[in-house]
Amino acid sequence: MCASRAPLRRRASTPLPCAHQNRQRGSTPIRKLYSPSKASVSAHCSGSLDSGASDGTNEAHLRVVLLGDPGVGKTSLVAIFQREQDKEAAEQQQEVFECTLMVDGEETTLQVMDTGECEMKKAIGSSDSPMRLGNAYIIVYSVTDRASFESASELRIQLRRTRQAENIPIILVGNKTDLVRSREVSVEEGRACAVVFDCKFIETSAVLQHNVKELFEGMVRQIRLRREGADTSDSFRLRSQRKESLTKRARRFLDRLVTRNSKSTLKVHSRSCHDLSVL
Ligand SMILES: Nc1nc2c(ncn2[C@@H]2O[C@H](COP(=O)(O)OP(=O)(O)OP(=O)(O)O)[C@@H](O)[C@H]2O)c(=O)[nH]1
Repeated sequence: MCASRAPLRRRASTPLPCAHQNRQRGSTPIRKLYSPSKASVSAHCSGSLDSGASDGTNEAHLRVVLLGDPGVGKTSLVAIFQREQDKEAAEQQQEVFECTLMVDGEETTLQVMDTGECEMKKAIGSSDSPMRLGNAYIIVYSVTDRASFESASELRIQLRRTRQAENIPIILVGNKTDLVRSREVSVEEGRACAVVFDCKFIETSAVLQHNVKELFEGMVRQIRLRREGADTSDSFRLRSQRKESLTKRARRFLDRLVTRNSKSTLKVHSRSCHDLSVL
């Protein structure tokens, strides 16, 4: 059952006009960005949004940010999920919505942010950049659009750079799997990319509502696994130590994608990147 309490800002798939974005510059970043005129919403959100914690482990509300090229289906994925949770919120197509999920017998409240083009253009260094707002990330590409797959890889690299010291849950999502004949990115490539970029992976179809529930439930599990300290083990230390080399490997992977020499990328062994219930 969803705990969506109030609309923060209305949004269709059309990005917000940049004029709106400009109005936000220099203001209190997050609250202004998402709820410029709703005091009640600000009051409700202030506890979570203004919290200094960035690893998502101690907050009542966890910010999950959706990133990806325009048109890959971010809004559609959120809308499906919203519809299951809260019809009213779905109809309003809020850009940020809050819901409480019951996963494995425990409730977790997520604040899901769907970023548009204007938000994505914000300087990575600025405090209201989507790269800095999330406690967890869903990076979406369309399996019918190779360029969006390459963008997703770039976004993963940018996230690594921006949030280096943090162990943030990230799920790479290949959407639009229903468009079988138009597929440009294979499931193996998506999986290999997730292994190289050290994140989880799932393919979805917003149209068929395939794997959307699994995606959001998986995100809750990924957050919990970190919260429970499961990743303070040797595995995370080792992963952190090889961060530098991973970035280099990621860059090489991306270069191979650009040159379309994708066969070599598939040699990467698929670990458990498709299992969203383990680290
Ligand atoms: N066939 C198919 N179409 C989809 C799917 N997901 C989204 N679409 C369509 O793709 C188009 C773009 O979807 P959006 O959800 O607006 O994409 P977005 O990533 O939010 O785009 P921006 O708002 O521009 O950032 C719409 O026409 C959707 O109906 C899917 O799984 N399958």
